[in-house]
Amino acid sequence: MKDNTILIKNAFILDSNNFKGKKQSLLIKNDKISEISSRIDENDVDKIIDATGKILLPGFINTHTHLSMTLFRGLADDLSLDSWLNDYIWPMEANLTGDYSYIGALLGAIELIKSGTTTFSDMYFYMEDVARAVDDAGLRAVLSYGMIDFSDADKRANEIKENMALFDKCNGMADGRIKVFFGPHSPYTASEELLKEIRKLANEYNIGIHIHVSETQKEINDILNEKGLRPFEYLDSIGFLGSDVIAAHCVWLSDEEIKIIKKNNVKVSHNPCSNMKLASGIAPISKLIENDICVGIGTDGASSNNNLDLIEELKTASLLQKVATLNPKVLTANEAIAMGTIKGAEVLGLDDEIGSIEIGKKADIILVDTNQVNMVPGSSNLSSNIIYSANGSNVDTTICNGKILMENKKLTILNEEEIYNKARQVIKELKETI
Ligand SMILES: C[C@H]1O[C@@H](n2cnc3c(N)ncnc32)[C@H](O)[C@@H]1O
Ligand SMILES: [Zn+2]
Repeated sequence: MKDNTILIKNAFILDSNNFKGKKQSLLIKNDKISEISSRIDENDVDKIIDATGKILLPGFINTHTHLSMTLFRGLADDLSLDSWLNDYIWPMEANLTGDYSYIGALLGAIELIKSGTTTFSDMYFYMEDVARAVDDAGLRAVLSYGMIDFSDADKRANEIKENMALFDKCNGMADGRIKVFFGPHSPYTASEELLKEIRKLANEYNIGIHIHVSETQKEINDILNEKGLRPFEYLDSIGFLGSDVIAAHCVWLSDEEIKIIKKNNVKVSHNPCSNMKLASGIAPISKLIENDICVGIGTDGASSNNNLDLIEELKTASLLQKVATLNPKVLTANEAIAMGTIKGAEVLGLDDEIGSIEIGKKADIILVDTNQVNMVPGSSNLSSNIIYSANGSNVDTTICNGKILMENKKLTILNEEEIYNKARQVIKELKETI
C-alpha cells in the first residue's frame, strides 16, 4: 500500500529537547514522524499544512482523568472530596450505563482534541464503551477499570474479572492506540487483599497500575487509623509499589514517603486544579522534581476541575508551586512543557513512542496559533508563550497517530453538535433517576 504523507511546513518546533523553537518542516509518513529539516521536498506528499506563525509541539498527555465525567460538569461544585463523592457523584454513577459512558467519553474526546491533548490515562466504568469512543475519536489512551471492593470478597472477584476482561478485549485495540492498565481506585476503597492480588497479576501479565493516593488529609488519617501507617508506607509494606504504578494526586507526603516514591520509581500524576477546587491541598511538586521523581500532569475528571484544558492545568501547576514555595524559579515554563509531554509519556511507560518531536516517534502533534491576541507580540521563549500566555483554545490543529483530528480549529471526525445534544439528553435522563 502507498504511504500516506503529510508535510507540515515552516513551524516553530518546541519540545523538551528543543526549547529554542527553530523554524523547520516536518514530514509525517503514515503514523510516524519521518523527517525534520529546514527543507523537505514538497512533491509527492499527500497533504501540505502551512504552519507559518504556528508553534508545533508534541500532543499533550493527560496522565489522570475520568473522561466520561464530562457529563457531570458543574453538577456538584464547592465541596470536599468526601462529600462530593459520597453525596453526589457515586449516587449518580450508580445509574450510569455503557451508552452514557460512551457519550461522556466522546464529549471529553472533543474537549481533548480541541485543547491539544492526544493521549489520556483514564480510570472509570464501562471502559469497553470508553474504548469504543477512543477508537472513534482517533485518540490514544491508557484505560483502566476503577476497582472498588470495600473489603467484600465477592465484589473483589468481580472487579478483578472486569479489569481482566477489559485487558483481554481492549489492550492493543484501535491500531495499538489503546493500552489497558489495572485501576484499583485508592487505598481507602480497595482492600489490602485486592491490592496484593493486583500486584501479583500486574507482574504476571506485565500490566501497569493506576491508583489515587494521598489525596486528602482525611485519607491520611483514615489509613493511619486503620493500618498504623501513612498511605505510601502502607502500600510499600504490602509490596504494592513499583515503576509501573501511576499514583494520582500525591498531595500529602512526608519526607519518608517521598523517599519511598523515589525508591520504588513510582510515577506521579499531578492534578492541581482538582486539588484546589476540592480544597484537598497543594502537592509538593517542586520537591518531587528536585528529587528526580517523574511527575506528569492530569486534569482529574471534568466534574472536579471543571475542564480538560491541559495548558491551563500546566499554568496552574507552575503558578501554584511558585506561590506555595514563594520562589518564582520553581516549575518554570520549560519544566511545565516537559511535564505535559515527555514526562507524561514516561508516566505511562510510552516514552519510546510519544512525548517528543523525534524521527521514528508516533506523529502525535499539535499546532498552536500565535496570531491571536493573547499571543501577541509574544516572547522569544516559546515555552513562555504556551504555558503563561496561551490556553487550550489557541490550539489550531491536532494530529494523533498521523491522522488529523482537527485542522484550523475544525474537527474532522467527530460531530460536535450531535454529541453536545446527546450529552445534554444523557445528563437530563441521569438526573431523573435520582
Ligand atoms: C473511578 C472512580 O473515581 C472517582 N473519582 C473521580 N475523581 C476522583 C478524585 N479526585 N478522587 C477520588 N476518586 C475520584 C470517580 O467518580 C469514579 O467513581
Ligand atoms: Zn481522579
